[in-house]
Amino acid sequence: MLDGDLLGGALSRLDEAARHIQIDPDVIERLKYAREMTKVALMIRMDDGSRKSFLAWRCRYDDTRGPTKGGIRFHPDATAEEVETLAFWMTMKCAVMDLPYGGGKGAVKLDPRTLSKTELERLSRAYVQAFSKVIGPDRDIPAPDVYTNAMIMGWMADEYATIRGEPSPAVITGKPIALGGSLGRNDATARGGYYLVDHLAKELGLGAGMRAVVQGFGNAGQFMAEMLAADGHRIVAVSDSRGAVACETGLDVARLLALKAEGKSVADLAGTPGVRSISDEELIATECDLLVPAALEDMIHVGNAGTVRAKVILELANGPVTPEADRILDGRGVVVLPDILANAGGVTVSYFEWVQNRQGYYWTLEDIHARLKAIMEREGAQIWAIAQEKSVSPRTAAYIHALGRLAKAIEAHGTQQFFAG
Ligand SMILES: NC(=O)C1=CN([C@@H]2O[C@H](COP(=O)(O)OP(=O)(O)OC[C@H]3O[C@@H](n4cnc5c(N)ncnc54)[C@H](OP(=O)(O)O)[C@@H]3O)[C@@H](O)[C@H]2O)C=CC1
Ligand SMILES: O=C(O)CCC(=O)C(=O)O
Repeated sequence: MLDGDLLGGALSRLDEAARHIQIDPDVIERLKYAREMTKVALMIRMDDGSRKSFLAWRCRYDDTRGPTKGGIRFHPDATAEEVETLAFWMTMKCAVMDLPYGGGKGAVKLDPRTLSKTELERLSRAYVQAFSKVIGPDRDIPAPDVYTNAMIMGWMADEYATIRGEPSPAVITGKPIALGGSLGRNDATARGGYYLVDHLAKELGLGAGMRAVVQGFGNAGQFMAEMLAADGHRIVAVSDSRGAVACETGLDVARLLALKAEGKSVADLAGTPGVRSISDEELIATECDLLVPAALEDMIHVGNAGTVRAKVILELANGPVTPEADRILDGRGVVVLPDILANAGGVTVSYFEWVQNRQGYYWTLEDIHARLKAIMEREGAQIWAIAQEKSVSPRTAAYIHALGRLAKAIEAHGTQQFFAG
């Protein structure tokens, strides 16, 4: 992390929120430590017969409000600290949305694009073999995150069923529809963020014909760009890991999606009429109504926060704005809709998937959208109201909101269990 350590920065938000409410300091202290962190080396056979091992983690951060829930990331820069931080954010996110879950997260340290499809399947199965006693439909429920997808969740669900000797679809969400996945999970992260912005548009000073910038063009970023463009907003800049492009009159989102589907970069659109290549820092500094970080952590930091010329930042990524950058943005009047609310559409539809798997009855897409919209609007409005009432940022308000629910659950469990020993 550019502005300090990632976990320390994340936990500092707890202290900030606690300054504005009456809360037992033991609750804050308890939320500063993960309940369980498991690290293994996964050894798989490569297609050429050689063997390779990859570091892998699963963190169950806090299960006070229910089984732990959170995605699995495949990324070459994954670290134990990052996994723990992401699991902490999941704890707060599930509490913000009032889902009956705690927070968890997992990762494998690798670039999945360097593996063949069969190697990737063996790796995904090895992950479940290694963590088969950690995960479970009532214990810890994984889902997709960066560089993982429905296909990988399908292999993982299949491996878990093989180990248990029976299908157990509720162990993992974000599965292919054919294996008990939910309608609407694919675009849920972006859709939740979209519903939130739409609901708070008046308060945020946003309206028709917005200029939007999207950083990261994967699951979250692509669907967000598509929804914004479909509603008549202009996507004036986008990026992925290989570059960024801008177009004053609005990028052709269909062409960007087609490039990504062919395994190319958004940067490959540069040179077509009106489209120019820009740097990552130019993208952050692009004048716009809505800036949507949808890539990785720490993208807006002390070094570039002062260049942001957006009215509103919608954090579809987890942790894209450092605490120091938050202070700079706040001072400049940029409103940040925080990750633990803004990107919670994903885990919310994962929850719907888990519910449908358990009841064996499946909802229509209209049901999913209506339920997601209702929850995003309900929690978004409550957090906005807390922010106004206490004169705090939406992020601090979201932490206050989550802490209230977590504190109640901790208290209801009985403090002797939590603080014994
Ligand atoms: N998927 C989900 O359900 C949820 C995801 N999130 C969060 O959203 C964020 C994105 O996740 P998701 O869309 O699923 O992941 P994907 O793997 O689908 O996409 C990640 C995107 O980020 C891009 N990227 C990586 N590094 C950079 C960089 N340095 N600069 C610009 N772009 C970069 C990738 O580029 P390239 O295409 O070139 O590889 C890719 O387009 C993460 O923070 C994740 O934790 C949050 C809630 C739910
Ligand atoms: O869908 C889920 O369960 C979790 C998604 C996730 O990892 C996240 O919200 O960061």
